[in-house]
Order: sequence, then structure tokens, then C-alpha cells
Amino acid sequence: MTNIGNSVKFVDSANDFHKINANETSVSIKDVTVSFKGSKGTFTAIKDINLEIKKGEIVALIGHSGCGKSTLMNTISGMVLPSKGEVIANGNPVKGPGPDRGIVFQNYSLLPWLTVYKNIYEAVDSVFKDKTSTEKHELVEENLKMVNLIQHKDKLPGQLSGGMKQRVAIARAFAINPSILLLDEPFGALDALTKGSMHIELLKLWNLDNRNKTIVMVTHDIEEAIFLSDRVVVMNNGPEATIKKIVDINLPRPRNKKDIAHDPEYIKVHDELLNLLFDKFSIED
Ligand SMILES: Nc1ncnc2c1ncn2[C@@H]1O[C@H](COP(=O)(O)OP(=O)(O)OP(=O)(O)O)[C@@H](O)[C@H]1O
Repeated sequence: MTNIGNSVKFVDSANDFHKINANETSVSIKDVTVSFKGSKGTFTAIKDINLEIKKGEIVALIGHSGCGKSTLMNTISGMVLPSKGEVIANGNPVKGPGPDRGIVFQNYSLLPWLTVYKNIYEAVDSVFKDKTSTEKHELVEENLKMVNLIQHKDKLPGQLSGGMKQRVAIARAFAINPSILLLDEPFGALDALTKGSMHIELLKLWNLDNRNKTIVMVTHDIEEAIFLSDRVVVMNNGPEATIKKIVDINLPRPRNKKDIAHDPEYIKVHDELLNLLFDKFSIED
């Protein structure tokens, strides 16, 4: 595994894998509207969203702050239930959270009274009932090493920096190894080098699973979205946010961060995404 802090490889290194299950549907979002009831009435965050995500696809959700990216993501995780429409995940209607859908939140969601190690172990223990204690401990250790936190395993979340907490949350999600991995700005709190390293680890995890794992990621980072994704879903501003456009990222894999920046396809989609996100703004604004 790539070690953070050591030499960081800016390449998706598992080049002997190829896309396999591109025709099987993993997540189907059908006419989904989410409204929140408050003291001032009903607020409709997202409206009539339709999106089909194939098994093994990596999809990024991108849009301005508050447009409804997390809300849409949470309809997949089951943390938010649609007011209208439905979400099907792995062939089943989503009625709430489930171990087939692991999520990394932007606010880490670690249990503050448990050590780093136990935060991951508890999750592993609750999902892998059939594994032996040794196997579960190995899984925790392996993932803690992956995020370079093994030496901090006995610390409580309150004793960690934001980036370290985020790495614990990432290690926990990777350890559970769900078939659908939901990442809500997972790398936002990380420095550029650690972020680059986590991108590689994410792609390695995906490759190890023969690219069968579906990954849906909320991000504000256009370069990250292009480097990792097969498609980028650009959302309109809310309320009643809809999908503005879905941009295909037709860059071959494995992708090399240094090289793709000069690829004409990269430059084209980068420009397109910038225009989609910032078409309202000009220097006069
Ligand atoms: N539980 C809730 N109750 C009321 N309003 C909510 C709730 N959750 C989200 N909203 C509102 O829905 C809208 C979309 O929020 P959401 O968090 O999905 O946006 P986002 O695009 O993920 O934002 P950011 O990029 O800033 O994280 C916002 O106006 C937010 O205030």
C-alpha cells in the first residue's frame, strides 16, 4: 500500500484491471424530491431527480454550496428518505441505512468516547459477524496502516487533527468494504499530498474489488472529480435543485495525475465543468 508521507505515487497503479460490470445497475434514483418541514414551512431541497448509476461506476456530485449534494447522497445512504420518488440500491428499495452502503461524512462521525482503533473495530465487528476476532483485528490494523495512523490507534478522536479524523473515517469505510461506497467530501480536510495519496488508495480499493464497487462522491474539487470519476453530475442551485448536466469523463484508466492534466480530453471537461459551475459569475460580480 502507498504510505502517506513516504513516496506518493500519482498513478492508479493497478493497470491490469478493466471495467467489468458496466451494465448492471447499482443505484437507481427515480423522480426523487426531498422536502424538509420547518417552522417557516416546507423547503424543497432537491426536486424530481433521476439518476442511474451502474455497478462499479465512480460518480462525483458537484455543485454550489447548499445546492443539495449531501441531501441527494443521503437518499442513497438511507439517512434521508425522499418525500416523493424512490431510491433502489442493489435491487432493493432504500428504507434506511444498511451495511451494503458505507458512508464517509465531511464531519467524520466518529464516536468520541472510543479510540481510533475501537472506532474502526466496532464497525468491522458489527458488519462481519462471520470473521474471527483475529481476522477482524487484522482488518483494522491493515486499514489503519493504509491511512498511516497505526501509531495513533489509542488516541481518542478529540486528540486528533481534522485531517487525521477524516483518515480514521476513511479507514473505517474501507474496512467495512461496502458494495456501494458513499463519500461526502471525504478529502476536504486533507492537505494536498495526503489527498493525492488517498485518491490512490481509493482507486486501489476499487481495483482490488475488480472495479465492482460503486463509488458516489460529493466534492467541490473539479480536478479530484475528473481524476477519479467516470461521470460528474453537476447540480443546479437550490431550492428545488435539479441535475444541470452529467459530464462523461472519457479518460482511459489507469490515470496518471501528472499526465492527464495535459490530455486534451481533460482540458475539455475541465473547461466544461468550470463553465457549468461558474457561468453566472463575472468579474463585475
Ligand atoms: N435536515 C434538514 N432540515 C432542513 N433543511 C435542510 C436539512 N438538510 C439540508 N437542508 C437544506 O437543504 C439544502 C441542501 O443542503 P445540502 O447539505 O444537501 O447541500 P450541499 O450541496 O451538500 O451543501 P455543501 O456543499 O455546503 O455541503 C440547504 O439549503 C440546506 O439548508
